[in-house]
Amino acid sequence: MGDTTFDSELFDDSCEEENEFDRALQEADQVSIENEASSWTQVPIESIPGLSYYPNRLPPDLQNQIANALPDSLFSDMNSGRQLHLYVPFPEPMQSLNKYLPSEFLSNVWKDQPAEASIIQVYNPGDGIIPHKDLDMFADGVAIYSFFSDITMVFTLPSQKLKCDVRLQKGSLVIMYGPARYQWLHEIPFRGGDWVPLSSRDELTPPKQTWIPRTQRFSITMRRIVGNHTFG
Ligand SMILES: O=C(O)CCC(=O)C(=O)O
Ligand SMILES: [Fe+2]
Repeated sequence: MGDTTFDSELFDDSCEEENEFDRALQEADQVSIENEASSWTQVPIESIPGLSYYPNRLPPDLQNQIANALPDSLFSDMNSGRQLHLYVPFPEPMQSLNKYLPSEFLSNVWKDQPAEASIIQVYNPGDGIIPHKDLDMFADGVAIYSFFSDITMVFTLPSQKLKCDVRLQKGSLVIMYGPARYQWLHEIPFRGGDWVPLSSRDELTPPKQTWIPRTQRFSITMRRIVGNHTFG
């Protein structure tokens, strides 16, 4: 028996171990989701001031045009957590994203100014973003468009143990300003899929959930920069 066999056996073993490790992680994750869920109160999106969700906001043609204008390397499966930061002027198909922001948000929060900074983030299954508030260098009002795949974003208010799962469908827009932007945290759990409630006709029984595996998703976050922010 030569070294090569030994090496390949080792390699096979480590793959199996990795799969087992992944399964164990997923199971641990389910358990922790269930335990966590029991001690937090799930609230509806309408109860979070400054949080709005708009499904089917972007026409499919525009979604495709934007995806096609981005570098292919961004979407490689081999690289998780890829990001691209862009500042004005944005490339052509992205400029129209301003037009799809609700007019009341543009006038009340951004005072009729367009987005200045955007970040494109790619999430392969298993990727996420830790609970956070956006940096103070960004002004009030954050708009996030979703592309390719649906994903669940979780908003939490830890001091009151409140949480709200918001299913971000592809083509949707979610907006946060005021309390939703400055007091609540938002995150995308690092998972290969999400538990999604099936709509229940009966208001009294809690909705059943189904596990929906994720596929590759990307988001475009549009923000403004605070007036007196200095770089460096
Ligand atoms: O990708 C997303 O949907 C969220 C991104 C985000 O929260 C951020 O960049 O601060
Ligand atoms: Fe964020």
